[in-house]
Amino acid sequence: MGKRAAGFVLFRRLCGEIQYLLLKASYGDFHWSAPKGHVDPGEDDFTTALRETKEEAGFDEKDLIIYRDTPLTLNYEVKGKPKVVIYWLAELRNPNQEVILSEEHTELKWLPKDAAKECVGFKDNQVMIEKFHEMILNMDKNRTNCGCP
Ligand SMILES: Nc1ncnc2c1ncn2[C@@H]1O[C@H](COP(=O)(O)OP(=O)(O)OP(=O)(O)OP(=O)(O)OP(=O)(O)OC[C@H]2O[C@@H](n3cnc4c(N)ncnc43)[C@H](O)[C@@H]2O)[C@@H](O)[C@H]1O
Repeated sequence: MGKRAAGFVLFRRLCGEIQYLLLKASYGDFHWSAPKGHVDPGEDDFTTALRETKEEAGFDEKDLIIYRDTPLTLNYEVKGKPKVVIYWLAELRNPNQEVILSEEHTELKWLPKDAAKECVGFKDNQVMIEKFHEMILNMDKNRTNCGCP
């Protein structure tokens, strides 16, 4: 049986810049990733994403604007076994809200898109960040073009 995990690609807008949150693992190869974690038995993916984001970054659902209809999935192998990770896009409502790290991570970074892609390293993760970024830009464009006063 493969592993299943879920989380959020979290972004904030600070000084006109879109920045993505990445956390550095305190174990293994000390890789960087968005907040996410293992789906517990009987738990649905979205509940896992919320729980892990609270555990790993300190954010509650009310702290986030969540784009629930457009999750993206990564599939890769860890130690020879398939792993599926479902990510939702979410914006931090208060860009100055502090991240509270758990023991699972030692560092955090808020990075603009290209630096975030470089930091995660894995091609599929880079493609995901690019797709989410496009979504944000498109939503911003639609908001500007809505004809509202
Ligand atoms: N390896 C470990 N050693 C010791 N304790 C551990 C551990 N992993 C978790 N724990 C501990 O287990 C407990 C439960 O954690 P919990 O968070 O509940 O469960 P988990 O499934 O271990 O959580 P994650 O999915 O976040 O784990 P991960 O960071 O290993 O996964 P990732 O896929 O990023 O990364 C897994 C591997 O895949 C690689 N990888 C990441 N993304 C990709 C990708 N897109 N393509 C290919 N490889 C990738 C990473 O570099 C890494 O090597 C915690 O206390 C935690 O500290």
